[in-house]
Amino acid sequence: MFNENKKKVATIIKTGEASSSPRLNGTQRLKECVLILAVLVSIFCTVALFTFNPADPSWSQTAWGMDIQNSAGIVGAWVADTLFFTFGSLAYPIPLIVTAVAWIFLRNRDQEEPIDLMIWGTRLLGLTVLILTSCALADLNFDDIWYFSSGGVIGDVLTSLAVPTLNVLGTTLVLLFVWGAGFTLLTGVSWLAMVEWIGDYSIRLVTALVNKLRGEKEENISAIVAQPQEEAVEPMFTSESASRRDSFENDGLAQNEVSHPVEEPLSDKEAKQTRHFNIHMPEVAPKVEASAVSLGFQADKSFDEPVNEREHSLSATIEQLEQAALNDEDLPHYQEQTIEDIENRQLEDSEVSAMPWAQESEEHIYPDTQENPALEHELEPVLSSRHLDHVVEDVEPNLEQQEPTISTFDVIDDLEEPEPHQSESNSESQFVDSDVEKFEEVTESPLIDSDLAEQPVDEDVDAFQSLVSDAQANAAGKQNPFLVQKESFLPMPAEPLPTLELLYHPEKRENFIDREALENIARLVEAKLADYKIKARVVDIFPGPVITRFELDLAPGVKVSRISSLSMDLARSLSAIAVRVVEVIPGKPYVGLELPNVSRQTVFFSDVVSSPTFTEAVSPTTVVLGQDIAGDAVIADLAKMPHVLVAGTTGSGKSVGVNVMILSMLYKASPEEVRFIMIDPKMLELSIYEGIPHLLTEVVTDMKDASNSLRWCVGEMERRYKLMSALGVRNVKGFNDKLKMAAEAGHPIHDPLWREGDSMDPEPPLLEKLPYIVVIIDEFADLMMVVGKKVEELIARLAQKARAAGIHLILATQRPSVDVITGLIKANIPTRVAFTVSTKTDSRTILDQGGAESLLGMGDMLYLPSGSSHTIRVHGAFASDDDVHAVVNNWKARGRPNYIDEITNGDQTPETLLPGEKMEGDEERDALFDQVVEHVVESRRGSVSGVQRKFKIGYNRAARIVEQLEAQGIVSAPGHNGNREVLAPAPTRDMN
Ligand SMILES: Nc1ncnc2c1ncn2[C@@H]1O[C@H](COP(=O)(O)OP(=O)(O)OP(=O)(O)O)[C@@H](O)[C@H]1O
Repeated sequence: MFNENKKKVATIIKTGEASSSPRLNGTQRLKECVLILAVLVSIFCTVALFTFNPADPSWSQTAWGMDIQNSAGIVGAWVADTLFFTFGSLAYPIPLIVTAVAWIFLRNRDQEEPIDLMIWGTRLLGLTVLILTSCALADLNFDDIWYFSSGGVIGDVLTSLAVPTLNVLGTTLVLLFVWGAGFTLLTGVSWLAMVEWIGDYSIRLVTALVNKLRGEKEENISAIVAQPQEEAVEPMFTSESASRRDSFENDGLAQNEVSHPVEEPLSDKEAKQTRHFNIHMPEVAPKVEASAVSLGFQADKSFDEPVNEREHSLSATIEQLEQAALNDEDLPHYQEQTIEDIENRQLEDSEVSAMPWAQESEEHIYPDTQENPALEHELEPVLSSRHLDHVVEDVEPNLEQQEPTISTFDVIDDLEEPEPHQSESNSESQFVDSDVEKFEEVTESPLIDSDLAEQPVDEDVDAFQSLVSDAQANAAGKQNPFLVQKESFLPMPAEPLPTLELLYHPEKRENFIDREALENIARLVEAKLADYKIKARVVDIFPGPVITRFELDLAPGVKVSRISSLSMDLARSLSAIAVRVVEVIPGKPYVGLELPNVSRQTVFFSDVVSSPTFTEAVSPTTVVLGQDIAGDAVIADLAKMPHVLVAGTTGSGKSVGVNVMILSMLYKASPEEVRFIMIDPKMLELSIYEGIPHLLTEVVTDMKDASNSLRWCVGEMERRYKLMSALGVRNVKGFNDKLKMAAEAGHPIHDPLWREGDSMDPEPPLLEKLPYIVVIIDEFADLMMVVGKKVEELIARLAQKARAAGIHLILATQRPSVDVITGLIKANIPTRVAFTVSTKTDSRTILDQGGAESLLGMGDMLYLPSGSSHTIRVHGAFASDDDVHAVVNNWKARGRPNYIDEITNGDQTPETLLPGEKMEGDEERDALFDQVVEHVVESRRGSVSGVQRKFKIGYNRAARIVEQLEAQGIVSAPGHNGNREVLAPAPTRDMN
């Protein structure tokens, strides 16, 4: 086998060498000689024909004793005579034909090149027909040359046969058309193509002439419609696919020719050029409320706030700004303040400005007294970074200056320094302005006091100064703007729930959809599918903010799975990052192909939260997901989900997705309606929410506390079930309604589960409204890894029953593997959200179907609603950290959380066990445990192999039992030689 191959290789190499040699092989030599001879013949004939003299002796003439006039001699005279006799005037092209035929037959062609007999047959036939008809036509229409008929003997014979029956015109017509057919047979050139080509060039010529006459440059009148399509699409097709693409435009044809996709005939090109696709332009999202709120707000504020106007006048010069600052009535107003005011204000300022974002949040929270937030949002990127810088640069140095000046009078002179500083700052920004004003207002008062008299120091002033210096010393320590600090004294907002001004509103976005480009892509999609022998027509196009969906009507008999399996190839051939195939579009007989847009739009949280879909939703557990492919808001009700699993690789947008869900509930629900338990093993994502009144416990970062919280939830669920059954209601909503009804009827309900001794009260307490409890676990895999099976069990228990009890779970994980998303958890959590994952297997683990591997990241998700097998593609809403901070601060200003300590502290004791729960470790105890204990204690040997032999069990089980013995303190840990010592005392024998 091997030798044979070797030989083959050698042969190939030899052939390669031979072909590269400049010498010809035997056949080639012969061929080339014949070709040379053929050229010679044709040249000879040409000379003979062009120097023909009718007086020369030849086949049809006899002449004696004359010199031969023909340049090719007597042979030339004979040849020319014969050719003229046979072909008439058509003898002239004969030498050319001879050369051409010789070239075609004798050129050095590839050995392997097959000879297509059909082609050669038609060519030969065409040549014959051409010669015969040309001769006949020449015979009819040209004058005779010398004494020969112009069509030669061939023409004579043909016309003498045809003219008696068809007459001259009829014969000419027939011959012309037969000539045309012969031409096509010989050359393969289509007359239709020729007509089109001539038409095209005529139009261009006319267009160019018209343009020239009108004196305009390069304006195409008609070609402009066809041109871009041709240019954009044509180069990407193979001629075959293009022809197939064209042919499929015709519906009827498409239906009939499913089984012969390749051999379809060309159809008319015009149909392709004029075909228009059905593009569904997205409606402009109604943002009435958002804009109304912010506009209304602006109108009010601009009135109240001269400062705002200064912000508006961004184009004003520095002098103008300075003048405006001086004229501002704030300054005298501050100067008139009393010392107490200054002191209070100083304290407040120092506390509030301790946070880098404090001023920003203040501005959000006090819309009435601070700058216009709408304008603020517009300037946000600039302001936030500058603001931070100024806090660092300006606040800290000022404090350093202030500290000594206030505590001692010697340095009072130094206080005058801020003036140049002020002018500098003024020129910098509005923010610095205000900072300096504050600075001045603090420092000026002691200055005035001290100037008034070089008198004995007033006691009040002393007291004031020591107070201020204490406060500032404290503040200086805490005031590092890079530390997250707890703020206090946030004034209560007037509105019952957070308003939209807190969120970032994007500037007006242009949503430009290029129809032509979309149509070109649609054609490209059809052509690419045709390359894979799939016949499909694009029937609808839905452009969206992130992707565009092309809906395809497949030809009968084409399986959708073929397209799905080609999704990667399609992505490659369409040069897209990923192409997702939607196999079933509910309510339509089509298949969807989702292609990413060239420029992607961000879906902002404010866009969705301000949509009527969200604002009209009544449930307090309504959560925002994002926008669908058409740009419509997608929201869901957590109470109906009732639990959701969020999974995706790192950086896919999970945390943003979870934040958006939490924020949407913060926009809908008060702490009386919804409470949160947040478990955040990563310690970063959810700790921002620390301190909002919705929290039932501090954000849990310790895994042990996390499992305690879940246990508490199970206990709470059981308690709620008992309460609900006592009231005869089926869910939390029914319970709350009944409580309300009873209270209104004047019969408030007392706790039916209360027993005497449960509390010091003489009678059972009144029942309170039950809030929904939402348990959010970010990075659920960590919890599973650390706490293990226990968590899985608790979650499964909660997931199974907690729906009616109003306890809902949001579980997020970046590890979509089966050891994290176990069958037990999956079975109990019907709603899933998948962000981008790396493999189809991961997608299947989350959604039980593929697709998530073709998502585009950055919040692009597939949402599988409960009880459905069809995923919905959603572009997740984006909420920035600033948005989250603003909403969180807004809630913090409304109230403080009332933490329940038992949630995390609940130690597991036999008394606190939940119904059906075993003590940790109990359930793992082997059935043989007691017998092994007996054996080990008696034999005083605690080795695994001993246990294995004695009880005839496998190594794993024996090792597990021995480890349990170790955990119970019966045997020691293995020593350096692997032996374990038996720690339990030997049993005392009954000697009786
Ligand atoms: N809806 C969205 N729109 C635009 N960009 C987004 C969106 N969601 C997320 N991003 C971008 O993706 C980045 C990563 O998002 P995120 O932190 O939520 O990912 P993650 O999956 O939670 O990652 P990790 O598991 O590492 O925490 C964000 O910083 C943001 O820039």
